[in-house]
Amino acid sequence: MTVPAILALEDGSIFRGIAIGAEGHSVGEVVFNTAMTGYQEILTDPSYARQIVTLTYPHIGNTGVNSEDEEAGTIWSAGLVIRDLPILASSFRSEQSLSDYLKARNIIGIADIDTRRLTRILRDKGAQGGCLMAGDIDEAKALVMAKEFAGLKGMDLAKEVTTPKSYEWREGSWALGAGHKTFSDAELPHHVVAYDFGVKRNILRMLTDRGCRLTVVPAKTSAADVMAMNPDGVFLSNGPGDPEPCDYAIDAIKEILKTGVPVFGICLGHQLLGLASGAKTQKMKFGHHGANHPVQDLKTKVVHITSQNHGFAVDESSLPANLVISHKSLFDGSLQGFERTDTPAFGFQGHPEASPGPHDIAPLFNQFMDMIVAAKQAK
Ligand SMILES: NC(=O)CC[C@H](N)C(=O)O
Repeated sequence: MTVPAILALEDGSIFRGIAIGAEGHSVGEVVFNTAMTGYQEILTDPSYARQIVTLTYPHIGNTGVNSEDEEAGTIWSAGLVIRDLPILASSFRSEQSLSDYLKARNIIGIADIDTRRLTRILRDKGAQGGCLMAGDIDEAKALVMAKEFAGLKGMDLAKEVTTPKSYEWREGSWALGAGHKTFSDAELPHHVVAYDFGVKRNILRMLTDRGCRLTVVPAKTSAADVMAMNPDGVFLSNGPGDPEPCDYAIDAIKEILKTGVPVFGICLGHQLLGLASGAKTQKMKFGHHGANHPVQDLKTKVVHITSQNHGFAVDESSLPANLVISHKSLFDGSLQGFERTDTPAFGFQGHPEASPGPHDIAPLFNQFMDMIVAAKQAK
């Protein structure tokens, strides 16, 4: 028996479909993601907190879900919107169907709606407040809740998704037949402190693969506490919400930059590095969410196909003299990366760890390692 579900938008639209997850309701900013694969990594990416994700690829759930592909310990997305859920999930790695996974995690999902029409609304009008409702449906109430959603501007969510306490990380990338490799400290020559603003596990794994012994710290850890750990480098993670209200992080990053220790920021971390350097950030119309975004390295002119997930961006017109642009989006010309000229620090707006997505821009992690090695040699 199918259970009815709806998605109501702040513009008054109502999409009627069937529930594929839990019953109840959920409110958030509705965004669209154009990745063809990686729905499980997308659902568990903490950067999607308070966002209802619409996947434009029409068949979602084909390969089921498994415990190795989660980017965090829980589903952070506020809900899932898809065109069609296949009757059968088929993969040698599948442990559960997508539908059972959503139900078990109490996440609402809707299928059988026209995701092309929905995406055109989001593209034309911008990301919308939305309400997903499944089971007992009250359309008028759903519309009111969609309209009442305050939006992500001004919302500090990093402090809500961050780890409550510090932990050590030694796990590397996954390989067929071997799973995730665990490294010994002897194999990891560099100590990097990683700020968790909503970190994806694959970022930590790619740092570990390159020789980093990681201490992951809560978002509100002070610069003094981080520097007391004597790090060889400091990493600033991705994360949800607006970077601007995260004053505790911006203040800490300012202090860390003064020490000259190498700093690398991804997505929210990149935006926070920009703010700490004196730049400004702004909300985008519908953001970048997908796994096929062309980004150009301005130095080499090479175009990389990248994974993206952001709704805010560093405002190019606000860059101080000590920030130079390193990368730009070829979709809309927006700023995708910068480097500090006065201290070894750089940021990238997209997701070089992919997961899901292409690996073109993974060498950015090597750039961070080169900075760390150079800084150690200079000591
Ligand atoms: N993936 C991220 O880190 C997202 C950063 C920020 N929350 C944004 O939407 O722009």
